[in-house]
Amino acid sequence: MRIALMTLFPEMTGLVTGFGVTRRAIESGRLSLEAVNPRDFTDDRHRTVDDRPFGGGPGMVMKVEPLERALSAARERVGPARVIYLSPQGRPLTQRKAQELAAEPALILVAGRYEGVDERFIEARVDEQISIGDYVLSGGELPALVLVDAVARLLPGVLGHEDSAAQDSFSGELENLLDCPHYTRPEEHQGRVVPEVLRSGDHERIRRWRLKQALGRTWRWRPDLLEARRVSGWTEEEERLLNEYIGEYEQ
Ligand SMILES: CN(C)c1ccccc1CNc1ccc(C(N)=O)cn1
Repeated sequence: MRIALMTLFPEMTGLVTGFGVTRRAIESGRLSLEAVNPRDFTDDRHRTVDDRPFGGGPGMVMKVEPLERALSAARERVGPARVIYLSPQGRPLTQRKAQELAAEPALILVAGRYEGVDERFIEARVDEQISIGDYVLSGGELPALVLVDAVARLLPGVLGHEDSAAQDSFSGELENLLDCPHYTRPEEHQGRVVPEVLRSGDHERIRRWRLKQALGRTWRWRPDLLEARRVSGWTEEEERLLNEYIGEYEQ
């Protein structure tokens, strides 16, 4: 997948290109991420990208012309692509949306600064607005990098555990369940031991235990997700395991 990030702070892409899974996705060629800076597409001596808002009010607005030229350059780099504006007015980023975006050949992400961008750029060029949560940040770059991370790890071959059971885990990819607990060595730490079931080698028993834990934790912390799960497809086994969990929890 090819991603272009339109940003006044191109160095911020280093947070993704420089570390971990996203760095490996780029080095393996599964992902490319390049910054396009609207300031490089200004035509005045001061390289002006913002101006005062019509109608008055505090702050500045990003000018439409540099954005249009930067978008053309971005399209030259990544080809035809969905244009996504990261903004508090956007639809929430969810795992399902990340899955949908991971199927795209290319994305162009627009990171706003100041009070945002001239509305005419949004009307004419933005395909969809996405928000990473109901809070206001000083720029759209961190939301854009969050989206890149969420999408990158879904690209084929990026996460090395294709073959392992972990891949078909119901909750690992938050198929509307929270994750189960995870443990590794040592078996005992300050008097706390790893649940015996996980050391039993009985994979069917382990699968059931992990599903029960995911259901129970979702019931406790995110009952709203549980409703979504019930609507989208709930097995008799899940019903039974959750009731078991609740029974033990309320003792
Ligand atoms: C400067 N602001 C307020 C602004 C205004 C309009 C668009 C973009 C920005 C950039 N800031 C953002 C961007 C996204 C999110 C989010 N929740 O995804 C939060 N803040």
